Amino acid sequence: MAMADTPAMSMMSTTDAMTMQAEEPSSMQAQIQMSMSQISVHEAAPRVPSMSPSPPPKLDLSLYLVTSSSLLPPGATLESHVEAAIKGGVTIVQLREKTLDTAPFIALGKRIHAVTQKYGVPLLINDRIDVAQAVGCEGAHIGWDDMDYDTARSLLGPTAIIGLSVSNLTQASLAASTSCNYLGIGPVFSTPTKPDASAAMYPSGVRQALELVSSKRPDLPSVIIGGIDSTNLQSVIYKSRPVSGKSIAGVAVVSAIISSTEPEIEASNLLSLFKSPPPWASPPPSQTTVFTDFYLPLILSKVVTTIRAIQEHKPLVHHITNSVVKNFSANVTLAIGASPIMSENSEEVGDLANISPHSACLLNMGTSGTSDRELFKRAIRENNKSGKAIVFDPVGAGATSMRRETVKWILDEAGYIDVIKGNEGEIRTVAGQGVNMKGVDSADSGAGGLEELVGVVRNVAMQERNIIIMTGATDVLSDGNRTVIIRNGHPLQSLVTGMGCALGSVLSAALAVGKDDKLLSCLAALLAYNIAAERAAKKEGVKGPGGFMTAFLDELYEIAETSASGNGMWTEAVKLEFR
Ligand SMILES: Cc1ncc(COP(=O)(O)OP(=O)(O)O)c(N)n1
Ligand SMILES: Cc1ncsc1CCOP(=O)(O)O
Repeated sequence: MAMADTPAMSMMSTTDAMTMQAEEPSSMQAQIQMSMSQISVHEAAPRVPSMSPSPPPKLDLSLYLVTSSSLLPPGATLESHVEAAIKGGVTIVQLREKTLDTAPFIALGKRIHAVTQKYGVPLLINDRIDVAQAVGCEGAHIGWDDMDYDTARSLLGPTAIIGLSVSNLTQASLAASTSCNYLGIGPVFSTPTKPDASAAMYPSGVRQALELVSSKRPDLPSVIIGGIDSTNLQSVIYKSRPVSGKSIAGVAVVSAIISSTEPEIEASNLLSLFKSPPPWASPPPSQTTVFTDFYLPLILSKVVTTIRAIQEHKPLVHHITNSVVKNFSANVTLAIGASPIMSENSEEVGDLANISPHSACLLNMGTSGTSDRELFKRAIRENNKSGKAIVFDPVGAGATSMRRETVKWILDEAGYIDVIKGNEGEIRTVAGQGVNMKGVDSADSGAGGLEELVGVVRNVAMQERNIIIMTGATDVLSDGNRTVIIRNGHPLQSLVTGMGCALGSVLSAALAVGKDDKLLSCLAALLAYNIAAERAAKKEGVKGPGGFMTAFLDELYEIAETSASGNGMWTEAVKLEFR
């Protein structure tokens, strides 16, 4: 390829040379690279052809197009498609043509290289080092069935861009011990584009791989690949971000751009999704409340403000819930001052997610089967897109394998969930602890003690980057950083069917009006709900579950009404601990 070694370069070790390339290039390296390739800086979109050689670019992996001519729409040529995609914002291209023989592969490579060079975008060749050399392009991407990295590096030279595939933690560890320029981690999801791919890694697997790579080679950038499109890109990036360490440097796609009839628009949309924070992301921590005893008065005043905001905005709570609890959930939603709608019609989930600036969606797995997955997915994606909160109640999550698989599928594949609420068994199932529950009633054994439960809740919240609520005699609420233990509530709550499910309605209402601090909104909902229960149980004439149920609705209503008039006396009953 065009990147032949120079005497000066060949005196360096490959690792030294690659380290130089990853950092600020020296003038010597700049000269070498400029003479070897016509790549120029390619930061701004829309792209225009570069007129003169510029300094060598920093590797920009933001939007990585991998080709597959067989997926082009009828009438499209790969050259025009690649050019349109680059104009839309593609920052690096890989020619991946699995069925082409050597001569046509090289010929196509040269034509595509002429296009990419015009825009200063690097072109890599998939698998075939010989083709990369013949084309004279900027590098190659190799997998574990291809030529080994050291041989590829020695053939392509120290300045070539070489990427390695990573499909599991062993490969992540091995790849991070080379001096390769980037990793392609995937498949994130299974995809028809690569039927022979390894098992899907999902965002959780990507996160583990990133953590491992960061610990071994913090400078090594990674892209994700496999089943990524505009509907899942932001949730994958958000959920795969390691708790510590670097997040991904870019996304690689084949079909999302190659199969599109509008590659420029598609690329531009994908790049802007990659660069923007997702609509559900919380604002910077400075705007959130510090959760300590010292701040309790401030926290409680914000709690009252949240309940008041429900009265003010009357948010819509779209319930996809089980038939046993619909009526009670609707009454609870009305009592807190919000507006319930019960709909399992997948045709209208988009409209419902956009009907009002104040809305949220409650997904309750109570009586659903695998046939409801598409409805759940659509609801999650539509609400994700419009930045509306999703509360997920994995009812009976550990009871059957169907329920366990549905929970796993929702977390792995469906999109971003803002809040997961469940009892101990349900949250342990979400945590992957494989709990077997007989039915849907609370496990609440607290076998490992409260501190162990706190640890489970905090860890799941940290991994999922969301809010986890474990309900029981004591409730635990955490966003991974701030954790609250709530000791309010009454044992009669467990004797009324739907009492647990309808908490999801109040959580949704609070999240619909309080998006800037979701943990605080959840705390407001939990306190209003549990204090209403305590007050109802003390009401004269309440002898058991029947009287309790109606008294509870009245008390919830009264808490909402008094909060609306600015009276927060009801919060004097709080029993909270911060961790
Ligand atoms: C950016 C990127 N990441 C991963 C791959 C997969 O490469 P490989 O494992 O060699 O599989 P094939 O592409 O050869 O089917 C990739 N091509 N690009
Ligand atoms: C090449 C490759 N490597 C892992 S998945 C994959 C194909 C990705 O294709 P798509 O973006 O169409 O899912």
